[in-house]
Amino acid sequence: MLAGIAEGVGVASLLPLVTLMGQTGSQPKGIAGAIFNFLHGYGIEPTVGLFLSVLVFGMLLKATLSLVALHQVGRAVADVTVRMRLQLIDALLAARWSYYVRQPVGRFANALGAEANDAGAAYHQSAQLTAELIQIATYFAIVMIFSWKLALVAIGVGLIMVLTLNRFVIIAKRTARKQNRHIKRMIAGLTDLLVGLKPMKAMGRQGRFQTLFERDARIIRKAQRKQSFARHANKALQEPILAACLAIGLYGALVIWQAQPGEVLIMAVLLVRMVTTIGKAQEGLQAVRIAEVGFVSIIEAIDYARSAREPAHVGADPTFERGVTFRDVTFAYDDTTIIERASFEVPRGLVTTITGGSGAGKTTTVDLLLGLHEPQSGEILIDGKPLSEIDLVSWRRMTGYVPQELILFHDTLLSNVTLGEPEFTQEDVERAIEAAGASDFVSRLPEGVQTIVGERGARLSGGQRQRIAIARALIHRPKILILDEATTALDPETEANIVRNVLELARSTGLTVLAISHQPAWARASDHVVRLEGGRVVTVERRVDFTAETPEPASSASA
Ligand SMILES: Nc1ncnc2c1ncn2[C@@H]1O[C@H](COP(=O)(O)OP(=O)(O)OP(=O)(O)O)[C@@H](O)[C@H]1O
Repeated sequence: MLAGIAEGVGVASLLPLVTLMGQTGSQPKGIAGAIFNFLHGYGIEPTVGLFLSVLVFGMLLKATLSLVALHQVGRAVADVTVRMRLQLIDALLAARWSYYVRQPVGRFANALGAEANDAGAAYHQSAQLTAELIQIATYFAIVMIFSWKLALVAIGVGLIMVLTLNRFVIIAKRTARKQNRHIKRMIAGLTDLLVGLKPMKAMGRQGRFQTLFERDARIIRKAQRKQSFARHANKALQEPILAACLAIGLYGALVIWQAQPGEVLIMAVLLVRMVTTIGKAQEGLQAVRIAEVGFVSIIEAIDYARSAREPAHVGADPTFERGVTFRDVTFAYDDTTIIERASFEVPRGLVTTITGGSGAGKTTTVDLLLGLHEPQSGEILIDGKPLSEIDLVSWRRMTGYVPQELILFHDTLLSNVTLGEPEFTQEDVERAIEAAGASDFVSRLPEGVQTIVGERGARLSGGQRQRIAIARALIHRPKILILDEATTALDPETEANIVRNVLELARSTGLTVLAISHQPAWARASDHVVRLEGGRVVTVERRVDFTAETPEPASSASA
């Protein structure tokens, strides 16, 4: 507003200036006369130099104030962008597991990059637009002082311009939406493809995807061109519209009403300045409409992730003295029942294997145990306490988990085992690698634990990746180790070694092991085998005597 006043006063100083230059000895009338009297009242002589100085100073002050304001906006934009990103990451990491299964992950890459930037741009453009609207209002007030008729004409001309050019604002928004949609699709598709690229390349079938991407790229290019035209047309057509309105106005003032040329000139300058600011606001609105698409999209992503927030379970800290009990647990994905009234135990200090055919519900059982899903009925008890009343994060931190589809990060072996947590010592790392049966192959690597494993661990064999994943699960000395088909990629001898290592660990430390496996090696070595078929527990084989209420100590179990 202050910048608007400064500019308005600067431009308005032209009126007394022109009057002064055309002065022929008689006392000037009107506003110029009032200004002269005002200055004389303070003993200031109105000179050309004074009014030119006011003009230059007004413009300088406007530039300085605008710079300060825009710098402030720039800082706020950086805050908005960072906050959007952090909010998205926070919401994503706190969402329940079923949420990720339904999302193409590439969508988040775009949200975190381009859409967060768009959110900042939308904030910037909105601030700029607000400033321009305030400047228009300030101008309007200043022009009103000169002539309310001129103020109305200016608003009228501004409105004609806004309404004529609004079409280009709408086109810009529509094309921005189209671009956003197709860029999201492209990134999501490419991310998916890169994750599973090996078989596509191996079968020579990546070409089909290339065609799909090219189609998206063509649509994006077309939308981008249309948007560029709309932006430039919005800007370029302002001047002819303004010139036409001005020509009509000047003709009316000079020819029809025979007004003073000096005053008409000043009026014309004020009119042009005000209408130009309205034009700038129109461009600002267009820019807001374009940036708004990414902003709305990231806000929707954050809201959706937040709506899928995992229940916090801020309950009691868990203990693990007796073990886990599944009591009549039923779980369904949508309407399909996957686990049906399953009851079994995972006693502490023993090795339990869940076996069964493909799709029997073994992985789902583990997901339920980890609180990644919640059963529709029945209970999962940890030491007799329902999982729903236990602090979920503390419970998960007591577990070591090796999933069926394991992923290593593109980092060193060491970081993959420690997950970058600095509290683990060299000794911890060596112990975990040894227990996971990985020390032989790690010691043969020229760079040892400092070896970079490649994208998703691609520089290691499947069996080596599994052993590193087991080491990662063991390093924090979990109470229960969950292995979901964790040794399937190993040859029988290496698998037997790992089974032996894990059994020794269980016997010596009281570690509870829950293995999911089709392989006979685990079932043979287990104390307890639960067989699932079609989501139901069909057999339970207890090879040692235990009850959930009165657990066998680990050593006697071994005996
Ligand atoms: N997110 C999901 N949405 C819907 N159905 C699912 C989902 N995840 C798994 N299923 C279904 O649940 C059933 C059990 O899957 P689960 O992964 O638990 O089986 P599994 O016994 O571990 O099989 P496998 O030995 O082949 O790994 C399958 O029929 C599967 O199609």
